[in-house]
Amino acid sequence: MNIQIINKSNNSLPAYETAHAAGMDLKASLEEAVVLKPMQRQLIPTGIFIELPVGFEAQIRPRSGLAFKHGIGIVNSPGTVDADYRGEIKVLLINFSDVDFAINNGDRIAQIVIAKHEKIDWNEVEILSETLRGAGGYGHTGVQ
Ligand SMILES: O=c1ccn([C@H]2C[C@H](O)[C@@H](COP(=O)(O)OP(=O)(O)OP(=O)(O)O)O2)c(=O)[nH]1
Ligand SMILES: [Mg+2]
Repeated sequence: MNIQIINKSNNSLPAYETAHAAGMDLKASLEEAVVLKPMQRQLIPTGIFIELPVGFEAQIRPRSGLAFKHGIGIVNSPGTVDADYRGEIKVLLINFSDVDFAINNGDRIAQIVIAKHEKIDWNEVEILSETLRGAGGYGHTGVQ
């Protein structure tokens, strides 16, 4: 499928890095480098604007390499881009490490996954159907 996109950055469009990747890496669109101090968070612009078809969302997810090697995460992970959003896609990065982390224009800071979602209507009732699990959760089957 095709999705309309505006690119106001001077970076190339997000692209799949391998043949069957789910996500495309998003690049930082910055005039000057940003330095995140330990536990500091900042909205990082990407310079891209998209027009999702109704029934689709875009998820903004962390990159595992940045997380593993540098402790970089996304505060609202996974971020949700709604089909009716027309603003710039931004990434709310946080530095979970104990050293400064620099972000430069063009750095691949996150990945975007386009996904279908359902739109539902609630059917409000008094009782839900019985199951073996019932209300058990939060490790009630054991943790390991
Ligand atoms: O990582 C993100 C998350 C959201 N957005 C944009 C697209 C999304 O459609 C909009 C609103 O996001 P969300 O619904 O998560 O935030 P909210 O706090 O509920 O704001 P709003 O009241 O505007 O919906 O912000 C991003 O660019 N990046
Ligand atoms: Mg919202």
